[in-house]
Amino acid sequence: MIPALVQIDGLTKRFQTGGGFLSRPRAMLAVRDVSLTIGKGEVLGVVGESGCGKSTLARLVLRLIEPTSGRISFDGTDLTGLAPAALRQMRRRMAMVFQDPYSSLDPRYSLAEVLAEPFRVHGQALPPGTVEAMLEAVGLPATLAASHPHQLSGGQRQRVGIARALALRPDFVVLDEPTASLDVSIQAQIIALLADLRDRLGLTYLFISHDLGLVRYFCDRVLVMYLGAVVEVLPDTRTAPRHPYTRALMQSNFAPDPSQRRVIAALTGEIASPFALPPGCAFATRCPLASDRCRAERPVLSDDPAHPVACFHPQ
Ligand SMILES: Nc1ncnc2c1ncn2[C@@H]1O[C@H](COP(=O)(O)OP(=O)(O)OP(=O)(O)O)[C@@H](O)[C@H]1O
Repeated sequence: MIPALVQIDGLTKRFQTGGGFLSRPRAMLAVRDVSLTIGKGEVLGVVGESGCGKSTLARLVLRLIEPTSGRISFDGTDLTGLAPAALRQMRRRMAMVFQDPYSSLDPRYSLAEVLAEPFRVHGQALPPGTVEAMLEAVGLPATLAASHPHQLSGGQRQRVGIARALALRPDFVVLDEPTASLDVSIQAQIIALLADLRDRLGLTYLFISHDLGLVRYFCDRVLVMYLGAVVEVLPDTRTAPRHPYTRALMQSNFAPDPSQRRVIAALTGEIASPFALPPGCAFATRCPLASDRCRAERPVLSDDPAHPVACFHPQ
C-alpha cells in the first residue's frame, strides 16, 4: 500500500450565483461529497465532461478556494483548519500547471523574471545559476533566460510553465489539461517530460484531461466525475469500466469544442441541471440502464476499495 499524500473526506463545494438586478440567487453543487486518497508518487487522472467539477476539485485540494464542507489533509496535516501562515508554508509543496501557456505567462517579463517570481513571492533567495538550471531541467537551453514568452513556441512556453511550477520543489502538482492547447507531436513530448520529472523528483500528479487516450497512457488510476460526484475510480488503465457513464465515455469521444465538451455518440438524453439535481442518480436522465430505483435513490460509491463504482447496475 502506497502511503497517502492527499486525503480528502466528504468534500463539497456549493457556488451561489445570480442574485443581481433581475436574477434570483441560485445555488449549485460543483463538487459533491468527494472522498479519495492520492498516494505518494501516484498519477491520478480526473476525467468527465465540461462542467463536471474537475477544476473545482483541484482548486479545493490546493486550498485556492474554501470548501463548503469536508476535509483535505496533505501529508498528514489537515489543510482545512490551517492558519494562513501555516497554509502558505504548505502551499510551497503544491503547484499547478495550467492549460494555456499563452495566457499563464506574463508577456512583459523575461523568462529569468518569470522563473524568479516564485522565489520572490515566498521571500526566498535565488542562488546564481538557478534560472539556467531550471530551464535545462525542462529541456530548454539556458541561453533562453533573457527571452520573452512571445519569442517561444507553444511547447517551449509550456516547458517554462512546468519549470515555474516546480521552482520551489513541490511534492504535489495539479496538471490542468497541460497539453490541450498543443499540437499532438508536442503533447507527447510534454507528457514524456512530465513522466521523467515525476521519476526524477518523486512527484505526485493530479492530471485533469479530456484526452482519454492520454489518461490511459499516463495515469496510474482514473477518477471519473459526473455532475460534481465521483461515479467510478478505475484502479488502473487496463481494467474494464463498470459504470455505464464511464463505459460510454470510453466508447466515444468528447466534442471538439472545449466549451461544449459533452460526450458525443453512445449517449442520448439531457444532462440534468446542476442547479436542480434529481433525487436519484444524476446520470439516470442519460443512462440506458436506468430503473425506477435509480430515479428515486442516489447510489453511493461501493465499498470495494480496489474498484469503487456508484451504480445500482454496474456491468
Ligand atoms: N466561481 C464560480 N462561481 C460559480 N460557479 C462556478 C464557479 N466556478 C465553477 N463554477 C461552476 O461549477 C461547475 C464545475 O466547474 P469546473 O470548472 O470545476 O468544471 P470542469 O469539469 O473543470 O470543466 P471544464 O472541463 O470545462 O474545465 C460548472 O457548472 C461551473 O459553471
